[in-house]
Amino acid sequence: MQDLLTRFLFPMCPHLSLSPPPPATLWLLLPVCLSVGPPPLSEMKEKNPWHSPVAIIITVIGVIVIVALVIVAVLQNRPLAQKYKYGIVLDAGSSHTALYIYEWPAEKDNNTGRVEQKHSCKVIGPGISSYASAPQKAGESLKACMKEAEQWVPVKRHPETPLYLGATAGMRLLNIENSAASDKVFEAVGEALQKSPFSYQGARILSGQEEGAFGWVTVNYLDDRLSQGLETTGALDLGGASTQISFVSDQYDGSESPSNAVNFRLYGNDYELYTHSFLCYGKDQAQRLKLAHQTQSGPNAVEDPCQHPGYNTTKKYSVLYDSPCVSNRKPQGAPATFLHTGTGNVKQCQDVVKNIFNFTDCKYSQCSFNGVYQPSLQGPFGAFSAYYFVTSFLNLTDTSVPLEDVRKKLERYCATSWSQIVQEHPGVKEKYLAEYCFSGTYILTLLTEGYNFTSESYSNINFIKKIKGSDAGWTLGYMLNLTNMIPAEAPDSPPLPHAGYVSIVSICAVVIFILLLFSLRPLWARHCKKQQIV
Ligand SMILES: Nc1ccn([C@@H]2O[C@H](COP(=O)(O)OP(=O)(O)OP(=O)(O)O)[C@@H](O)[C@H]2O)c(=O)n1
Ligand SMILES: [Ca+2]
Repeated sequence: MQDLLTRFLFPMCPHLSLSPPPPATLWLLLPVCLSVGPPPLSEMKEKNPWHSPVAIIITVIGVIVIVALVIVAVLQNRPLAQKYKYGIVLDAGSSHTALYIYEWPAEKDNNTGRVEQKHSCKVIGPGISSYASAPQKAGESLKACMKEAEQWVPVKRHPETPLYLGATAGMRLLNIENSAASDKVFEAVGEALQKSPFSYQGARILSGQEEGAFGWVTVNYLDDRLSQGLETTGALDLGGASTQISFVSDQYDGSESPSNAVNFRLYGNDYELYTHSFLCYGKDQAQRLKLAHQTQSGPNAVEDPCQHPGYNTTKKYSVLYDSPCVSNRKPQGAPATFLHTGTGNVKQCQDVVKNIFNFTDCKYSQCSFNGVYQPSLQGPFGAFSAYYFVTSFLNLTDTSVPLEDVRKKLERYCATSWSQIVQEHPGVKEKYLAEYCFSGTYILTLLTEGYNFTSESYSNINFIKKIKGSDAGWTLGYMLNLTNMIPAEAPDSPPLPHAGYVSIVSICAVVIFILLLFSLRPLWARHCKKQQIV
């Protein structure tokens, strides 16, 4: 365009300069040039073209329009101080409680994949279900993390920040065992949370179905699979007291075993999710199931292939059987304690672990275990919580390693003496250390024999802790659901981003301004001629 101006317009006004001015100046000189035209040589010295009123008016208007457009474009595109909203979820698990703070841009409540985990806080002490005999302490245990949350959420957002507590399998078991005790724990927890400055929305036990389904929502939301309508990822959650499997399978429409179906309409897509939660098959309760089975044969001592050689501990029957998962199996006239020793043999450990599953009864076309229907596995899976803790400790998160090699690695680990294991991992809690051989074996058995992952489909599993900085787990999905943050229909979005819109409007205005000047060209030419004649 500048080239055009220099070639066609500027020669019309040779009186302004001996050589064409630089392009930037050309724009500003244009109206002046056009308004006065080339004066007769005789007048060249007397008449200053800048003094023509038409030239001045057009120049001023032109400059004002361009400056105004630039100011509008700059102001509109200036990075605004972003405002955020917050939500807090307490995950009251069987083994521990964790607090998660989520954050999202205030104006994007209803938009895609923008909620992120800002902070998490691990509550010191056991899960709230362990406070059945001293419920007050359950409330007190949460105080430190609640104080931390007050620091992380800006004070002016405190009253509008929703605070939820969801309890899982530990409280499910306590509720089965002693519902009055479970109510008291909730009362104490509710009292403590009501004192916080946040908008407390209540505490409740999630059903196993909700736990599985919200874990699936979290994983797929964080991966932007829901908003983009991509193939979804299945979710595998292994807790202390229960374990969940959730995935979408073309084979499953909810007609066979409807109790496993959860339907979602998210961002305009329908999902028929298969989900199942196995109560008592979290890794702590599974360990109890296994020990309960082992103590049936000889109640005084258990020689355990799932413990390292040299492991030798006296355990209390009252502790082992203090769970509805095993309480009906307590041997008659059992002594107070039993000796738990290790032999470190994975193959035998696998056989013992298999005893806690029923792989034979199935009234459906196909089952996972314990007579539970499961359609054929489909797509990739994200495996989190204890799946990740255990596999990352054992260096087994790489699922491209053949399953046979994984088993061999675990075999070597389990056969290592207990004293060497303790010596090699001074920073790891002994309670955890003592269980990794069992947990590794349990995870492989659950995945392959339980859920029917094969040597091929094993590589579809991704052991994960976080996705884009947010923990994988049910809490985010739970909050997104309760705050209606995932719309059923895809949100309408403007065809152009804001910056693009402003730029296009500005360019159009400048072009119109130039075209206007061009259209006035004959007028100015005539004006020029007239002046020459005069
Ligand atoms: N570094 C860690 C942390 C936890 N664990 C184990 O992982 C299991 C807990 O997993 P988690 O997902 O925290 O379970 P909860 O949420 O407490 O239990 P649930 O979901 O069944 O209520 C427990 O057996 C715990 O001992 C582990 O082996 N290593
Ligand atoms: Ca959990």
